[in-house]
This record gives sequence, C-alpha cells and structure tokens, in this order.
Amino acid sequence: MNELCHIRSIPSSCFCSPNSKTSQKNPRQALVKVQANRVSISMHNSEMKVPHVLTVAGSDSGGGAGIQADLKACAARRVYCSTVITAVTAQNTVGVQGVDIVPEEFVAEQLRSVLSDMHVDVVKTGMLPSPGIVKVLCQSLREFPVRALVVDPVMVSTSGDVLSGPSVLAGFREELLPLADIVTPNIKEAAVLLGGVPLRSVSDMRAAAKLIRDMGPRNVLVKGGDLPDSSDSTDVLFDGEEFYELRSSRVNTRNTHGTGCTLASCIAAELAKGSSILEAVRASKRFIETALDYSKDLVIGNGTQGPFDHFFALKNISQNSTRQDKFNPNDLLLYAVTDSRMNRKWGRSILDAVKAAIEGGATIVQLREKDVETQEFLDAAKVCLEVCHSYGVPLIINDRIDVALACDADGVHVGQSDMPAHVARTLLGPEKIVGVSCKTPEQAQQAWIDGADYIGCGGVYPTTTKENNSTVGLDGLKEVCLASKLPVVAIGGIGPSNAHSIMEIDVPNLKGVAVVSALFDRECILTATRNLHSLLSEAAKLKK
Ligand SMILES: Cc1ncc(COP(=O)(O)OP(=O)(O)O)c(N)n1
Ligand SMILES: Cc1ncsc1CCOP(=O)(O)O
Ligand SMILES: [Mg+2]
Repeated sequence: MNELCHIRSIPSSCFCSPNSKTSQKNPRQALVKVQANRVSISMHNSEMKVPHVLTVAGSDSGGGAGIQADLKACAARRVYCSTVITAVTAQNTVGVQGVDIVPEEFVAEQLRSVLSDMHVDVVKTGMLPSPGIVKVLCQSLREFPVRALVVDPVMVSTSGDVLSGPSVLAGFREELLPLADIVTPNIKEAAVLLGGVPLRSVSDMRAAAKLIRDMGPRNVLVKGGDLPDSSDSTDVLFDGEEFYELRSSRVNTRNTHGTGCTLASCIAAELAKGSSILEAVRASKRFIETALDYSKDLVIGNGTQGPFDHFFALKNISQNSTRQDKFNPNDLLLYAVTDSRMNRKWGRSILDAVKAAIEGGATIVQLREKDVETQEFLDAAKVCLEVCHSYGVPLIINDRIDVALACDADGVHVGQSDMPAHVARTLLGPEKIVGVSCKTPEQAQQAWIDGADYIGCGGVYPTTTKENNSTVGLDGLKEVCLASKLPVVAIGGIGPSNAHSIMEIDVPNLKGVAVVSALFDRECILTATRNLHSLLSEAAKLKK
C-alpha cells in the first residue's frame, strides 16, 4: 500500500487526512484543520484555497523545459508552483552544453524549506540526476506526505543528451515508483526502466505499462509521441484494471521542447485542483495539443527543437487587443449541438447524449434545449459542464445567457434575433466564448465588431431541425468566411455524406461543422460522432 494518500480515496473537502504527518509538523496547517476542517487556508479573515504543486526538477537555461516549463505550465493552469532545483543545466535549442548537479544535502534543504512551511498538494518530479537526490526526495515524501506524486522519469533531453544516468534506476524502481500515483515515461524511458527492450507499437506500450505498474506506481502513462510512422500521437494509460488509449493529433512543428515536463506538470496541476487521474491526463494532453498548435510557427533559437508558448490563452492580449482569447478555433472541427426533441425520441438524457458525443470525438458541445424548463436546463448544464471539462471540451449554451452565467459555462451561441452579441459579450466578460449566427457578409463584419469569437454560418443545406430556415449554400458560406477574420463553423443539413464538400472550401477560417441530427438523431451517437470525426480529421489535415 502506497504511503501517499490516493487522490481518489480522499474526499475533495478534506486536504489533510486526520493522520497526516503534515498536519502535525506544520502548525499553520494544523490550525487551519482545527478551525476550518476543510480545503482552505485562513488568511486575514478571508479564506482562499490555493492548489499547490511542488516541482523537483532541473533548471533549463533556455527556458523551454525543466523548472521553467513547470512554472509556466502551473501558472497557465492557475495553480501555485514552488520549486526544488536538482541541477542547473546550460541548455538551448541546440542541446545541453553543461550540467551542474546540486548537492543532495542542498536538495534536502530546499525540500524541507518548502514542505515544512507550505501546504503542497502534489509533488511532481523531473530531472533527478543522482541516486542521493532520489533518496533524499523519498525521505522527504515520507516525512511530509502529500496528496499525490507525479513522476516524470526524465532521463534523456529532447536533443538526446543524458540528464539522469543508469545509476538512478535502482532508486527509481525500488523507492520512488512505489510512492508514485502516476509515472509518465515516453517510449525511450519506458524501455530504459524495463532494461532496454525497445517499444515499437501501441501493443508494446500496453505491455510496458503493465510491467512498469508492477514496480509500484498506481497509474502508468506511456507516451507514444516518439512512435515512428503514426499520424496521431497515442498515449497508453494503465490504472491496474483498464487500459485507455488516448489520442491527439500530431502537430507538425519543431517547437516540442519541454512537452514532457509540461504534460507532467499539467497533470500535477489538475490533480491539485481535484481531478481524477483520467481527467487530469485528458485535460493535459489537450492543453499540450493546443499550445503546440498555437506555437507551431514560433522561432526561438537556432537549434532543431524550440520551446512553445504556454500562455496561448493570452495571445490576443499580447497583441494589444482588448479581447482575451481563451478560445481555440480548432475546437470548431466537430461541433455537437444537442436537441431535446431528438433525445426524447431516442429516450436519452441530455447528459448521456453529450457523453456519447464527446467519447466519439466532438471537439465542442452546445446545449440547444429549446423546450426544457429553466431549472431542468440549468441542472443538465451543470453536469454536462463537468463531463465536458473532464475531457477538456468547451460547453456552449444556446440562446440562454442566464443559464450560461448561472452554470459558468464556457460561452453562449446567439442568433440574429437573440440577445445581441455585443450585449452577450458585456454580460459574460472577455474570457467567455461568444458565437453568433450569420448568413451574410454584413452580419459577419458586425460579429467581429461586437466582440464575437466565432461565426456559425447556415443553414448551408436544407434541414428539418430548424424551421423556416433559409439556406445559404456553399457559396454563401464562402462569402461569410471571406468577410470576416473570425473562425467560422458551418451548420445545417451536414453529415458524413457532405461534410467533405464543406471542408474543401478553400478559406483558412472555415474550421469545421456544427451538427445536430447527424449525431443526435441516430441510434448510436458514439458511432455517428466517431465516423464524422475521423472524416473531418482527414479533411482538416489536407487543408493544412
Ligand atoms: C454553431 C451554431 N451556429 C448557428 C446556430 C443557430 O443559432 P440561432 O440562429 O440562434 O438559431 P437557434 O439555434 O437558436 O435555433 C447554432 N445554434 N449553433
Ligand atoms: C440550429 C441551426 N441553425 C441553422 S441550421 C440549424 C439546424 C442544424 O441541424 P442539423 O444538423 O440537424 O441539420
Ligand atoms: Mg438562437
């Protein structure tokens, strides 16, 4: 049995377990526990919960990986991050020019400074360059238990330079991994942990995950980004019972330096916020995919592997715009729009419909519930939001700004005769997503002025889902796209038989299709969504 508390075995309302040594060692936390007995830190009469990750890793002078990546990842995920530095590397986008290992006594002192004073939820480890450092870390974790331990078994840099030699392997296998809640090797690191047998396929990754789990960690994520000849990046998560194959599209870019550190830090940050392992991994993979996509053309350094931008969400702010762009236009690829009538016809709850669509690959979801009572709509929106967020998928509410505000949804979609888009923007603030329906170039230009994030253009083809809805056809769709800088999603009568003709329109801001009946008026939503998603992914690749 692991000495660390398992993340799922602790109720989210309890930070310090009653037997936690931390609460005895740290008078401030003990005070908090007695006074408040819940997840909070008392400060000047106000209570503020601060999820906290401690990263134990090496410094990268180039700023792309290591401690620097961890700090940026945690900040981007809105989690506090403290740092224990194990080594200082002289490093850039070309490679690692030098490594200076911090003496193990001083690593121990840093650990004590942080853990004896601050309430750390999750420890994440990166470069652990000597057996002595692995040992002092394990001692500290026993002395100051935390809620979860994420081990990124960093051994070789992206440039191929060795960061931790084979001397640390025994400490990893015997002491550190048995304490870990999750370990995140890439295929090379998994091979090293298992004594050198190379991994060449997803089935090798599954076998490796099983063998590594036998070393003691509760979950193993084998990252397949380096597998040759695959168009997707597939990672295998094994929790001792189930295997999950988690896919993301491979972004064609040189800027991948620091992805391993960032992924592990994001997982740690999500665990610190209370997510389950599966939710944390899913959200983190999605974060990396989006960050790489936004950063694919960045030029930092002259080497072969550049860093990427963790703060893509602030992109528009840094470009002097007043609008904060937390929205990724690529999310519009497969926009699933629910319909209460169809759910009723097939005897499904809104939640079941949404779950199936997300499982099938929907990249954004809209609740379009025209004839449900407000209370029912709000309750459904709340549970759907949880599910959507556990998959990193945004949830948009159709028409009802009040419902969007009440459940803190990611945004709203309004039509030309609904609440005007500029009013929706004012009510929701800069961080939420506002989508607006447009049929004409004039409406498309106004959508930009009003502060919308995207345009829904249609009906492109005739539909029975929306009554009295005139169609714009492929030409009308193209005109709307050309009239605006905003990303556009096509809607109306779209399904597997005609989605390709939409995606073939040669305009860069046409990002995907929004679909109701081709997903929700089907016997199996999962299969329908999966089929359409694979078709759209292929079409999007051709567009790039
Ligand atoms: C993505 C997307 N595009 C367009 C619409 C249509 O919205 P609207 O014109 O307000 O019509 P209703 O959906 O409210 O009937 C949409 N919902 N989503
Ligand atoms: C909401 C909406 N707005 C324009 S067409 C449409 C309905 C799209 O539904 P379907 O995908 O079933 O044709
Ligand atoms: Mg509407």
